[in-house]
Amino acid sequence: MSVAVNPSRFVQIRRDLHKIPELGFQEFKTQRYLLDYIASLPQERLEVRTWRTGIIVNVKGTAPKRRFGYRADIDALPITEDTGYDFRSEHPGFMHACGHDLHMSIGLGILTHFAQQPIRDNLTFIFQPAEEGPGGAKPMLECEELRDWMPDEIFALHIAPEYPVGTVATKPGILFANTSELFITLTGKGGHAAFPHNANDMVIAACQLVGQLQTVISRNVNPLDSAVITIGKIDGGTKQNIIAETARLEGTIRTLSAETMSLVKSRIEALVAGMETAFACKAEIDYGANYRQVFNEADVTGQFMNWVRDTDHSMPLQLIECTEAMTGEDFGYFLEAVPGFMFWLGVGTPYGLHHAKLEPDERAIDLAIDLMSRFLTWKSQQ
Ligand SMILES: CC(=O)N[C@@H](CCC[C@H](N)C(=O)O)C(=O)O
Repeated sequence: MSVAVNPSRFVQIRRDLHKIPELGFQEFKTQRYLLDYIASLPQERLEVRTWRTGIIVNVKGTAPKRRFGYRADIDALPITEDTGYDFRSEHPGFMHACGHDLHMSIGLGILTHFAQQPIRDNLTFIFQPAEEGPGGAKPMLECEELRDWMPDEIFALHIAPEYPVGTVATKPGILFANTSELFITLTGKGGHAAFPHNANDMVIAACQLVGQLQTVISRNVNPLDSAVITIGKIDGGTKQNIIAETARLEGTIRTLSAETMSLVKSRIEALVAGMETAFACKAEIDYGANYRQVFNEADVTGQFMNWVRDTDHSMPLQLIECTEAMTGEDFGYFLEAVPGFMFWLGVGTPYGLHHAKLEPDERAIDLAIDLMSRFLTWKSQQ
């Protein structure tokens, strides 16, 4: 339950955006809201472009030598919200359950700061669609609209429910995993529940396959390495007394290297081929969207971590050098193209990312706006 009586401007913006969650590349209302807000800012130093449902804003520096980038993702998830908010989702079945509502309001807050306060270097603000899938970062990096505003360094944050407000957690090197979506469709033969010997039951095949897939992690991946296979959704069958002709598993693979990703995929393919033989069924694998790992460039990240540690901040900050996580983020594509970093921003709350009860502590919003506005100002003075 939110306790703020008079929410700050950007907390209110977060709440407005929270009400209108939209899936990747369908963020039409979100884009409209962001564009209307950006149009309300002083326009002297701003230039705005759109790309699909994304937005790119150029802030012209006073004597630019470099260009810094700041990226916020804007899409939501197919989750039915179960918070106590009075500003809960107005789109049934959809929710900002990964913090992108905060990411956007923080991005707008930093942009507002630099629309009002001149900065020497140029800035590019990227409001990127489809982070949760199918991935907006890669096509956006290749788009014409970004070409002449491509930053020399780029930064982003992600909310972290497990850390209290005031925490900044990051590390040089790998921060988030390589990801691949995973869709497996099994086709057998439907029939009457009472005559299983005349049918070929894909519910049984799917259940066995889910168990077998976990042996890839426990038996094929080196125990000193890390990998995840999560099957988040199973569909199969039509009715309780009809044997299922088809079943579909939907999941995701996470690894800390491209080599382990190849190993995991080849083992999945072997198990699925074995399943075809064992159950005399047909199986199709589709890997969907793949994301590059989020790899923080050592020098730029070290500079940020030192700055956070050595600077007097208006609110006490705790810097944590964290370990990598098996989350994925297509911001990894930006970090492959230009040096920069992502960091975790503490929003201390008991429910985690992708949970229907996620209620981030909104005090993190103004804190992050202040933090990144000061960091970008400092960077531009170096
Ligand atoms: C930060 C976060 O939660 N990101 C998502 C990215 C999803 C990538 C892709 N759709 C997949 O499921 O593999 C995550 O689930 O980590």
